[in-house]
Order: sequence, then structure tokens, then C-alpha cells
Amino acid sequence: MRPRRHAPPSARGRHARARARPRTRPAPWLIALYASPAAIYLLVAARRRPPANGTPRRTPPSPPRVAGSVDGTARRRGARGAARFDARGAPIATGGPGDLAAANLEIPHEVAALAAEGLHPVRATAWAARRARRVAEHDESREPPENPPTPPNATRSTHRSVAVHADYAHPVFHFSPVNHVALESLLATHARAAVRVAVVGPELARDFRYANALGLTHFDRYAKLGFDARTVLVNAQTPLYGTTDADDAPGRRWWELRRAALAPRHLDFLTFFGRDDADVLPAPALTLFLRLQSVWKHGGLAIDFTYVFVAPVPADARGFAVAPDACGPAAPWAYHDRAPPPLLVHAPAPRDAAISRALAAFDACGADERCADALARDPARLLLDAWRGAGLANDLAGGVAWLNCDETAAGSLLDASSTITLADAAGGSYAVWLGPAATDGRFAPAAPASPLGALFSAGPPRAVAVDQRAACAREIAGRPLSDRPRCFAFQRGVAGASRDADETHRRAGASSCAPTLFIPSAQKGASSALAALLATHPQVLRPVRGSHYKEPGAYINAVYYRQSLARRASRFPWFRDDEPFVALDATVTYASESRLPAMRAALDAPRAFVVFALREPVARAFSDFRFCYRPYFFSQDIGFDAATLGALDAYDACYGAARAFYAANRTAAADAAGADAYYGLACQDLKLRRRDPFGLVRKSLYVYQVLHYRAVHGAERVTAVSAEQLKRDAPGAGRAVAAHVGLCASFSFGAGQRVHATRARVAPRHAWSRAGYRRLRAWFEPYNRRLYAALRTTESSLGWEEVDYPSFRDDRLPT
Ligand SMILES: Nc1ncnc2c1ncn2[C@@H]1O[C@H](COP(=O)(O)OS(=O)(=O)O)[C@@H](OP(=O)(O)O)[C@H]1O
Repeated sequence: MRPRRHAPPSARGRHARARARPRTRPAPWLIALYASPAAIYLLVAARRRPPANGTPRRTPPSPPRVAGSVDGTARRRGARGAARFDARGAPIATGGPGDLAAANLEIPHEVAALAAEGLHPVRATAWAARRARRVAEHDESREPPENPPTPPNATRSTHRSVAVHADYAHPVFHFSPVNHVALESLLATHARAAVRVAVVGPELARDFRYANALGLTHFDRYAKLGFDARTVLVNAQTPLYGTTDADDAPGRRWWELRRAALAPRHLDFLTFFGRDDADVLPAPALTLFLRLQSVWKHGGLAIDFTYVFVAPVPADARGFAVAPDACGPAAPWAYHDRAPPPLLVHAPAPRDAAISRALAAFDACGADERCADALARDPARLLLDAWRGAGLANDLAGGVAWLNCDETAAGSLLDASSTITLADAAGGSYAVWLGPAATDGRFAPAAPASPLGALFSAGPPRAVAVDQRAACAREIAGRPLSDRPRCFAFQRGVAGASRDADETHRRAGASSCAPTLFIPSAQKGASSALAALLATHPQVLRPVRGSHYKEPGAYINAVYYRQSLARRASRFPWFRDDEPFVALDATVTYASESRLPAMRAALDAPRAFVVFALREPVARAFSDFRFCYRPYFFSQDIGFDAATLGALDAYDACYGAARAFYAANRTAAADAAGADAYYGLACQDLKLRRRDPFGLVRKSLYVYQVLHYRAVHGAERVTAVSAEQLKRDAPGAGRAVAAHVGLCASFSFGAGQRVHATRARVAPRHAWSRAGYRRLRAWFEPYNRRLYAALRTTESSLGWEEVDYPSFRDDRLPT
């Protein structure tokens, strides 16, 4: 086990965190995998330090180092000589596949693979034909079964509520549909279960999935179905014990001694992202302790997603079931060695005497790490002693059938030739352990004839109908199949990672639904507020990782090229093919990074919907400027006007052809020339070489991003919501998106919230001026006119009229 690193408690605030230096700096690509694009560029900016004497200095304007021409051809002189680009701005391949060093460029190998399919340079007709073909194939394979299986809730008990304490102490990549089926079997047999899934992680895990743990959005699906199931974050700050139980708090002494070390509340930003996937699962002792402590505190059942329940655990049964030794790590299908053995505990009432004794054993260990670890390695002994000590019988002895621990029967539940039924397998027990399938993440296909296969195809138990969800469910059920949201499985990438060829990864991709609702742009365009609003809809599910559980980044170069299909799929929530869910992906750099993220996403989900989160371009740029102010613009003593107006001449050169074509009313030619320039290296280089630092101007040039998405996903699938519209009428904006995506209309959106507001204050000399604002607006004007036409909207409808901002300094432009 690697030692854990702890953040200095004084490291507070976003920028302080960004500046904090860990002892070992994680690789930048690792940060890129986890952090939001916004966070990434803050971190990069944080490395640009002011001069040692502390005097802010101005970067002397450097002449453009790229020769851009109106047809989009460009030649960049780099350390390794000249890179060449074709007439449409695409790099001409000179090296091997995947130029990962140049994150903002199109990848020649992939571009070539798309071109071989007739899909690049972008041809809207080729994309439309491809979409239609895949949708037709999908529809054919989606005929409803003649005799739909009976949902498992047909026999479920409704007699009582039960508190269920769950965790999954295995790598999140192993959490597969098998584990979802395990939870569903519990929900089907325990009608009013209140499931709380504990995730151990520092406070930052509220906003980002913490390395190897489950994400906090993993079980949103069940809440949307009307079940009481959600994740709770546990760390040293969690008040496990109330204040009134001073005399009766078994385990508290151990928790007080060990909590800071075992479950740190703070990790600085870089350390948090520097965690590698192997070293973050909670110590087995902590996992066992938390299970027992929560059952002690609330009463109920502890589970770990490794069993299928076939009957409710009797209300008055107090007891436990621990996997026999044959199921342990010594077995050929060894489960993760940082998890305690599979274990079920049930105590109907809080403060159970036997569980108190088990917790007291932790107290007796004090700070001795090895002592508590020994308890976790042999929970059977611990619980047996506790039950005997309390003079109780273990009512759950035999409660779980450990079928797979017998080598002759191993895997028989999942075997296609098995005729065994779950009830037979259980042999009078309440649950059947799923064996290796529950923790190996191999997504073994369950044969339809097998008991597990039957559970898979039966679908989730019917939820308790609550509020608007019931109306929504009725509305969706009344629609023809072709009008309901579709699940498209993840596809092997075009020229993607070679691991995609691996059968296991393909199966993982094939059993998960790709995202179908994209918010691909723009930073500071209220994309977080829009994503949060949409996620309140009963059909919309957030990703299970990424910044604020909104930016999984699955299609950006850094992720797409480094991760297998299984990892790509693991960023999104799981649901079944016929469930009317829509998975959201609001990674705000998809549209500006290059043309590829849109294309990759469309290959996965040919019927995706795209909603741009836009904001009046100059207001967006100023917000972005404020966001990057402390780490960069302040230290470089660059004001907003200087940061933006200085690049306009160079951009005029880049987009000269597009402007000329627009002026001559040759819209199609202008669109093509403009998009080529936008994604070609010549104009991107202005941003990269800090003529347009952080792309303040470039990112506000929405029209080419929108046109590209229209070409790839189909014009009718692309729409936009402005931050100004969201502020004016959030429920109306939500309704408009719901109508666009075909979500049920019975749901009423709330007023939404203001999120991700930038707190940075700008020194008066760096603020925007009214004259600069007007000049920039005038520069964007022709592009905006084309944007309005493409989106069939107007300036006033978007709320982009000129505004007299109180933050304007004065009317003088920089000399
Ligand atoms: N409901 C609503 N209506 C209008 N505007 C809103 C809303 N919620 C957030 N905001 C403003 O949006 C800005 C943050 O945008 P993003 O969430 O896209 O930022 S980020 O790229 O994810 O960092 C950020 O702008 P600034 O205040 O200029 O920083 C937020 O204040």
C-alpha cells in the first residue's frame, strides 16, 4: 500500500489549491483525465509565475509566428521542423498515430480513418447517411419481445421499510451490470428500502469522482425511478456518532484515533488528482467498521452488491453471513485484496448488542493498525464472538448460498447450460452470492436461459410512483418505441486504442449506453447551471465522473486516446436498452478542442442531441478573463482590452476568406472556409502562442462550433440556450430543451440556481472598457448574424443586446 499524502490545512481557496505544490507532482495527462478542462487550464496558468521581484510585467506583444492564409493552409515552424496542413486545415500526417503532445490538434491517424469512411473533411450528407444506417440497424434489433418477462417486483414484499447500508470496496471499473442487478434484486424484495451507499473520500469528492471509488451520481438512476437510494460521502468530518451518546458509543474511540489517517477530509487539488487508481480503496478495517457502525446506529442491513436477493430478510432476524474461506483471495477468482470478505449483516433495531460488541473490539485495538486489519481479514471470527458474547443466535446462518465457492459449481449461475433456478440455488437462503462475476468487472454475458439472464431481461423493479415521475412514466410508455430515447452501445473507436479490440472491453462497451445529450460549449456560458437544471428531469442522468459530475471528457483527445472502451463506458451511468433515460455529457471543450470530439461522440450515439450553452460573446470572454485573472492576467499585468483586441487583426487574417464570402452572400463557401480556419492550426496557434491568451476571443466565436455540430449530428439535432435566457426564465429554457430532446413534457422545471459564479475581482486598470466592449461586439457581429441564422434565433431572443455594465472602467482604449 502506498503512503497517503495529506494537504496542508492552510491551503484554502481555488487558486491557493492550484498553487499548492505536492511533494510529487502528478503527470499532467493524469490531471487531464480527471479535472475539468477549466481546472486544467487554471493549473497550467498557475505555473506561470510573476517575476521574482514581484513586479507585474507586461508580456511584450510578439509578432504572429504563423503564416495563415485565407484558404486555411498554414505552415508552423516548430522545434522539429515544419508541420504541414491541407487546404481544409487538417494536419497532413507525418508521424505516427495520435499526436498526444498537441492536445488541440486533430489527430492525423484518426482523421485519415474517418476520411477513409468518407466522413472527413466533414460532409453532412455522409454523416446523415451513416446516422440513418445505424439507427435503422438499431431499430431492427429493438423489436419488443412478444412475451415480456415479468418484472421482479411482481412478488416483492411491501410489508416494511429497511435501512440498507451499502458499499463497494472494489475498483469502480469492476462495478458492472451484475452489481446493478444485485441492487435491483434487493429493491424488488425489500419494498421500501432506504439504500445509502457509502463512498469514502475527501471533500473534493463531492464534485469529482475520487480515483477508484464509486462516483456520487452512480445511483441517481434509482432515485429517478422513485427508489430511496443514494450515495453518501464519508470522511473524517462525517459525524458518525451523535453528541448525546457519550456513554454508549462503541467504536468511537477507534474512529477518533484513526479517522484522520484513514479517511482524510482534505486533499489538495493536485494530490487529489494525483491519486492513481490502485491506491484509494478504503482500508479493509475502515470498510468493515463503517458497515457495522451504520447498522449499529440505524439498524438494518449491510450489503456490498455481490448477492442476488431471492426473498426478503425476515424482519426480526439478527445475524450475519460471511463468505467461507473457499471464497477468499486464495480462490482462483480472488476478489480485490483490499475488500473484507463478502459479508451480510442484519440487525433490525439500532444499537444491537452483538454489533456493539463487534465495534468494541475496534476500540480495544486503539491505534494499532495491524490489530484492526486482523479484524477485517476475519470478520467471521469477530462476528461469531460478538454474537456469542451477547448470548444471541445467528439467525442468518445459511442466509446466503455461497454457491460459487464450491469449485465444481463455480460460475454455474451464469452458465448458459445451467437449468438451476435462483430459488433452487438459494436452497432456502435469502440471497445467493454472485461469485467472481460480482467483482471481476468482466461483464460476463448472462445467458437468457440462466437465472441471472432472466433478471437482466426482466428490467428493474417498478418503483414507487411519486410526484411527476409517474406522469412522466405514463407519457413515455404511451409513445411508440421509435419515439422513445434510444440506447446506443459504445462502439470501438475509429483508429482508437488497440485495447478496444479486447473482447472484455468490447463487452463492457456493448453493455453500456453512450451519452445522447451533449452540452459541448462554452466555458462560462452557464453550462453548469444548464446541466444542473436538465439533470433535475426524471429522464436525464449525469455522468458518474468528471468535474461537477458534468464533464466526463470521454471524447477529448487526452481521454479517448489513452483509455479503453471499458474505461470510456465507465464514465457514464448504466441503464438498460429499453429504459427511457438520457445520459448527459456537458464537457465544455468538446466543440473548441478540435473537430474530433463531435465525430467520436456521433460514432457512438448517432441519435444524440446537442444543446450549446452560449453567452453574449464579449460577456463570456470577460467572465473567462476573470476566471483566469489571478493565475495569469494579473501577474502578467494584462487588461481585458489588451488581451482581446490585440488578436483581432490576426483573426481577421485567418477568417478573411469567410468574411469575404459572407459579404458576397456565398454562405456555404463562407461556412466551410470559416470552419476550416477555426479548426485549422493557423488560427488555433493564436491562442496557443498567447496572441489570444486562453482563447478568450476564439472560444466566443460560436458559429463554427455550431456549424460543425450541425454537420456531424444533423441540423435538427442542434440547438442552443443562452445564459441570458437561463437567467430570464430557467423553467422556459428547460422546457425548450426537453421539447427538443423529446423528454417527457409532464415535468415542470424549477427556477434553477446560479452555479460556478466567478468570484475573482479585477483591478480597475484591467477591467473592460465600454469602448473596448463595443469594438469587440462589432467584431463578433457578422459571425453572430450567421449564428442566429443557423440556430433560427435572434439577438434579442438570446438576450444579447448591448448592456451598460457597471464594471466598465472608462472609455479609453489602451494605446
Ligand atoms: N442560472 C444562471 N443564469 C445565468 N448565468 C449563470 C447561471 N448560473 C451560473 N451562471 C454564470 O455562468 C458562469 C459559469 O459558466 P459555466 O458553468 O459554463 O462555467 S465553467 O466553464 O463550467 O467553469 C458564471 O459566470 P460569472 O459570474 O461571470 O463567472 C455564472 O455566474
